[in-house]
Amino acid sequence: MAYSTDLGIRITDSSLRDGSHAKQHQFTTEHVRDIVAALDGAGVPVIEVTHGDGLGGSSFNYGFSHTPEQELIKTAVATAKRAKIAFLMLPGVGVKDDIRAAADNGAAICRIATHCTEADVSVQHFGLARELGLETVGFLMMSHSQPPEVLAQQARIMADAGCQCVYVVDSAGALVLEDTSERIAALVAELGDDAQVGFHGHENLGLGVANSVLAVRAGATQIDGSTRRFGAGAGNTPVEAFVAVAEKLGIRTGVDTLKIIDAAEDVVRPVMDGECLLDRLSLTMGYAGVYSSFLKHADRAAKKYGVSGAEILVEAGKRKLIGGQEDQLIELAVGLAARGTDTEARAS
Ligand SMILES: C[C@H](O)CC(=O)C(=O)O
Ligand SMILES: [Mn+2]
Repeated sequence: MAYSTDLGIRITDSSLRDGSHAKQHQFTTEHVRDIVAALDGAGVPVIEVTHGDGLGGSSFNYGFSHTPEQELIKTAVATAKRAKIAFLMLPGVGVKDDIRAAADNGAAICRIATHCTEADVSVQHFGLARELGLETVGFLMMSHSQPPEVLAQQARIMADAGCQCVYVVDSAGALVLEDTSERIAALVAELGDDAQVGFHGHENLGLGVANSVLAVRAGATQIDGSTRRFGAGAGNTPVEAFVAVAEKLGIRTGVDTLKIIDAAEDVVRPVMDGECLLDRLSLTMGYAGVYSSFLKHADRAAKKYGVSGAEILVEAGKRKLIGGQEDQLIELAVGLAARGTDTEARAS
């Protein structure tokens, strides 16, 4: 597709969903009210609100929420004057009744996420969402792990099931420039007019904005980010930086650049426990191709068992762990601790 400098794209802000990982799922209704009001005021058209691991994510495996996510969704819907409220669900983590409840609570966009080779588990959920009159988005998570043609086949399954926009999701922040555009172009070629294509980036190699621009140039019309990078790993594509770059490139987003810069500093940053950093652990995730939401789990396991978090992540990358396998990070930590003990015993 030829690149035009007058492309209009739609931004979805994931601070109140992907940011839930960084906040260890402790969002309150006050946080949601403040952030939704600021993003909505800046013209962000879609705001995603859910537990970091989607509807039903509040659990021992993923971490318990401070406030039930349906309450957070209700608050977001009541606060937004223009923005649509979206929610995420991973089949098996959430169930169909969770989708019905979110629709009853006024959410407008249903985003269904699967591992990027497992799109078939989303079919019934897209069917239900369309029956309920929801707009639909599909997430192919860990998209770095498969070549463009495999992703295109998986996107076709989602589109045929009723998904209106399929996202290449760089869960590990591991895609490097053309890796992104080649994947987006393959989906655009496969889906044609049947569905739009989107891109969800993470900052683990510092490429969220650059990859998102290349995604737009390859034909993506929906772009995710999080204001102040508030998300898993080193965080998501920073919305305020993407909006500023897009404005300079003539890509229309409808978001007010100066207002979103203020929202990042004055409203979102105070809610964050700390900045989402490109540090040893998050950079290792991008380098080793590890799911960004493993960051806090790996860090906790490393501290508990006195081993290196980076080593856990490198091993997780070798094992090609996917979302839902958080418990294996503990097993890896225990293994590394035992190896350390063996080494010390042999040395003494
Ligand atoms: C459930 C994950 O956090 C979804 C996501 O944002 C990603 O894979 O990236
Ligand atoms: Mn993400």
